[in-house]
Amino acid sequence: MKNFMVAPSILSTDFAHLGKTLETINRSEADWLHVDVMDGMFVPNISFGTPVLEAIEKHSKKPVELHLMIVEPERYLEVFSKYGVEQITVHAEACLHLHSVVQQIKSLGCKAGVALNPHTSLGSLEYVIKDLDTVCLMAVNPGFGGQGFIPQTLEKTKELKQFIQRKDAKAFIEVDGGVNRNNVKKILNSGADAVVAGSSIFNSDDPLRAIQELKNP
Ligand SMILES: O=C(CO)[C@@H](O)[C@H](O)COP(=O)(O)O
Ligand SMILES: [Fe+2]
Repeated sequence: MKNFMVAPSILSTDFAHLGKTLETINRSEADWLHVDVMDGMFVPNISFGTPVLEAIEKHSKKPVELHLMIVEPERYLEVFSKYGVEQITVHAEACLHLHSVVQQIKSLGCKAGVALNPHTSLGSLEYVIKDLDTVCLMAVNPGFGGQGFIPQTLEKTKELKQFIQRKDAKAFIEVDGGVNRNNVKKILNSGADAVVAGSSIFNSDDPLRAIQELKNP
């Protein structure tokens, strides 16, 4: 099995015990910590903002990737970049000026990711792909943890892999949503370099083991 990254999403954790969750992730084989910020506008759900990011910065030893599910993310890039985040991922659908937003993220010293909703075609990446560190393919409609994996994501992942090669670009392919120990191999075999998983980790009895199982499918 090729080398790939696992990023636990804390959205499904019990926030009364966030410290314990972060300790578990610190001890685990996870490569990244995936943090979902939602505004109740781009997606129907509201998650959390800077107070939680501050706690994460203090207690996480893993690199943090921020997945911004917010409209006009450029309003918050500077403030969020101050919390020691390694990568900021914005939604193509949420940006009027995607190229400019990607440049802003990079100018703040962060890696740049772009996420695509399940229905969004790869064409929207045509002229930014070479500037991206990551393309995040949503395998669920964004807004909630615990949804089922949309199977068309596998075909989309293969197409994205070819698209990246054709463009001579370097972006990582990340698949976010509905990932579990039963489908992770298929996802990786279709070309993904990283998976994000929330409920399959934090709704299990043993999150540490669940991460290990994802990492060693
Ligand atoms: O961005 C999102 C959802 O909008 C994801 O990162 C979820 O948090 C993943 O959770 P599961 O689908 O694995 O439960
Ligand atoms: Fe996410």
